Amino acid sequence: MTTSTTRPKVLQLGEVFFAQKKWEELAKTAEVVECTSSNREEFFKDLKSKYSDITNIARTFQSIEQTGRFDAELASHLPESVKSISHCGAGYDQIDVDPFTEKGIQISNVTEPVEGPTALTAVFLCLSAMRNFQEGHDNLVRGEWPAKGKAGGAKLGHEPEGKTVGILGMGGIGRAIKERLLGFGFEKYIYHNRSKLSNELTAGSEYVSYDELLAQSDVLFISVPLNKNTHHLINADAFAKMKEGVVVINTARGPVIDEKQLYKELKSGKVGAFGSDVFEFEPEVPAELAQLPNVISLPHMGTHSSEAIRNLEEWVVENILAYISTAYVSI
Ligand SMILES: O=CC(=O)O
Repeated sequence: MTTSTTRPKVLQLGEVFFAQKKWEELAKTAEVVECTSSNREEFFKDLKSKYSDITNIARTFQSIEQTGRFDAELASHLPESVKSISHCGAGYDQIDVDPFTEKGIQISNVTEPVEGPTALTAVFLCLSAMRNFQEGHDNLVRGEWPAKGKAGGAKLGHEPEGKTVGILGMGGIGRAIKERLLGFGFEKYIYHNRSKLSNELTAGSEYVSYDELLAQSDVLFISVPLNKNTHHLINADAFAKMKEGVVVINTARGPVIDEKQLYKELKSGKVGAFGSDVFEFEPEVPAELAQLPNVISLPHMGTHSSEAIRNLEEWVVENILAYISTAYVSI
């Protein structure tokens, strides 16, 4: 990395809700410029004029509405001065990393602050899906209790007793899910990952092959990043290998599951219940899927809490400060 003596200029892409203090701290060492471009075309134009000397970019998940995806086309419009991009989220699915790293631009994401809140969401979805709480709630709201009988007519649920939890993707979020489930009384925890992790990281859970994970899980948590290898990873072939009545929970990304196929599996009962925070074409969610009684769905709320957003936003600034402190000799 080459060092520089010029004052860094950080482009703030997307709204900051809670981390104003942290941004003020950054403003002591860098010039901060708020991005006002309202669409991709304007953004590309502004990169040649207003933002032609920016050195770092901080972007939020929502800012995709202003700029579109961070892809090769966008990379080709960035001024040579850009050295790092800090993304306010865990998933890299809005960013094609290679075109940026090929230009020597460092990309960073948010890891730890996302893990607990996302895992909490997964646990909520799991408990609700196993016990049909959503169906009971909906029937109550529709005034069908007691007319439809006990529990408003909701189907009998299942307890963790004797059940195997399977975690596909044992990164920070996968591990946080396992840790938060430990007190609920499941029988066994298994996981599949690109490689087996140390026991220190995964204590209490057993590494199994992908096929074994599908075959043995009573509740399957999807916790892999979306990329070309994981797009539609959970397809007809994968469902065929699962247990009858498996509960599937997705807090990763919608397109990891073939949603059309999932609908068929839910209708047939092969998938007993589905809990999801993410959808293949979100924010479009097929009504026929969301309205199934054995589906509990959320509109991508994994980190939708003030504490989580504050921690994510602060982490983004930390990433910029870390870059600046190593790349600049005097600021
Ligand atoms: O979905 C949320 C994230 O990627 O952080």
